[in-house]
Amino acid sequence: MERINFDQAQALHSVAATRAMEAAAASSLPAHALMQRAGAACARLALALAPHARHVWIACGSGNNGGDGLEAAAWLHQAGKNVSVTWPGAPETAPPDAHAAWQRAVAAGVVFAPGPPPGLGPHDLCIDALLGIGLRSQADAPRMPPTALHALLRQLRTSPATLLAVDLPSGLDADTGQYAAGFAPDAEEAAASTARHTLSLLTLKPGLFTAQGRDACASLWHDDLQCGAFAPAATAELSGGRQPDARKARAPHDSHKGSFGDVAVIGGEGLQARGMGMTGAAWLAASAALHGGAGRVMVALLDDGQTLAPPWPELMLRRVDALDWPQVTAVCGCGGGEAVRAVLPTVLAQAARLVLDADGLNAVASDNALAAALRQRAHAGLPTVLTPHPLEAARLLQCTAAQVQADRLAAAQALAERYACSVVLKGSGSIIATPGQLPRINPTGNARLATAGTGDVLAGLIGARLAQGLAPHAAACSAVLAHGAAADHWPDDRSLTASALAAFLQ
Ligand SMILES: NC(=O)C1=CN([C@@H]2O[C@H](COP(=O)(O)OP(=O)(O)OC[C@H]3O[C@@H](n4cnc5c(N)ncnc54)[C@H](OP(=O)(O)O)[C@@H]3O)[C@@H](O)[C@H]2O)[C@@H](O)CC1
Ligand SMILES: [K+]
Repeated sequence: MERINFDQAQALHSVAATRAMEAAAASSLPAHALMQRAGAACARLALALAPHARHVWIACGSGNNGGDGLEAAAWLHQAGKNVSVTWPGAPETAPPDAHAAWQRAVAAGVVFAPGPPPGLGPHDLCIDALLGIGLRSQADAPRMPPTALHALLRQLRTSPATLLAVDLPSGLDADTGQYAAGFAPDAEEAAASTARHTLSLLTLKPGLFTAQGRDACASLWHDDLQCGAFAPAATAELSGGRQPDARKARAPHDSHKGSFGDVAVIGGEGLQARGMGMTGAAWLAASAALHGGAGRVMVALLDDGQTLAPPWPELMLRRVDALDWPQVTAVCGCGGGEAVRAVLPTVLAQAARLVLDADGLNAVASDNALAAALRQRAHAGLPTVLTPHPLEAARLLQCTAAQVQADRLAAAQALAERYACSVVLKGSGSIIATPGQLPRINPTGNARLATAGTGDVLAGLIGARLAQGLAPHAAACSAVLAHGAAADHWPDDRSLTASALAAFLQ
């Protein structure tokens, strides 16, 4: 068993891949062995998390997730704990593994009760074994009436006792990280101060790391039930480890500013165009490129020459028509407003490497010629990274942001395929997708990044990584990881601003 600290690369497996692993492992093990291992792992972690618990209450569903809970009940009872189980299932309809687990629990003398024991306190433990990977999104004909199941879930979530979820927090979709309809915690449940843990069994699932998954699983553990050898190919991977700064790791001593590439930030509509000055976004991207290690950073503002001097002396102002396109990694769109449309045909056709952000993405979404020019870049061998947030992704995919969020991995992969480039779909657990590559989920970052300008900083940092010679997928993964890590290491007593974040990068 390992605790997941979100700092190591991990292979992730979908429900289908997990089922394949389960079938392969089960075929070479004695009957019920996997569930016994699952129950034992759950009991071990329970004892470690709540060594002084007087009561352990286990709410079990009617499928095999509930079977894991029944197995754990038998183990914990044998360990001397005061265990009670709520199991609205029925032996005659339980799946075979769960039926065997029920028999073991009954034989061990576990107490069955319709609800939690009275007086559960913070030292006690609740175990959520209601629903695992067998969750159906549409609760059309649940064996256990949803009202009963929801009532148990509510008692688990609002109890003062530590909460351990078996395999998944019940109601969370293992593939997408979204709660099934009706299962998202309400305000009272979300505000409960219960300590929460999740023990993922056999595999780590993508949904634990993106969308609502991170908040749902809280502290995460993994046990492969000694079945690692049966793991099929990963569905996705979690980024991890401190990625080396491309400049320090790869550069010879005899380097000069040209060795680290030129980044040109193109954006920042001026105040005169529409009364909304957005040059700050371009400066933020430029600052991030500079601090992220680009050799030289130029800024081509879309402000009709109103700005006379850059805010940092290292940055160089350029007109768009004065850029040396074959040398340039363009970061285009940050604060670009409407003005970016006019320059996009040139940028898309000529920039040697490109990060397309914000208004650049919106322009492509609403203009077929620009969309075709974007796709054409792949045919011309020109690398591109798109950095949409969910609403921008929805515009590009002609769907709603809710549909994007409903399956972030699929949406990012669809975008990457459609435009033949790398895509960073921002949000909790940013997804990095590239045609022909395993998609990545980024584990770093936190709510402090939800402030204006941090997206511009990310675009600039990806530009720096591309300019330093990383391939688009690697550049995007490395930059997203570093951007989030900077927020994770942010001093508690300082508010995070985008300009300070840019200066904090490396
Ligand atoms: N077998 C093994 O070797 C191993 C299995 N393992 C464990 O098994 C788990 C998977 O078990 P599983 O496939 O039985 O599914 P599970 O998550 O219990 O859910 C099915 C139950 O939930 C119900 N239900 C579903 N959706 C619903 C909804 N929306 N609203 C209401 N009810 C809903 C559904 O109802 P029904 O469809 O029958 O009406 C059924 O009763 C896995 O996560 C892991 O914990 C591990 O021990 C490793 C070894
Ligand atoms: K569960």
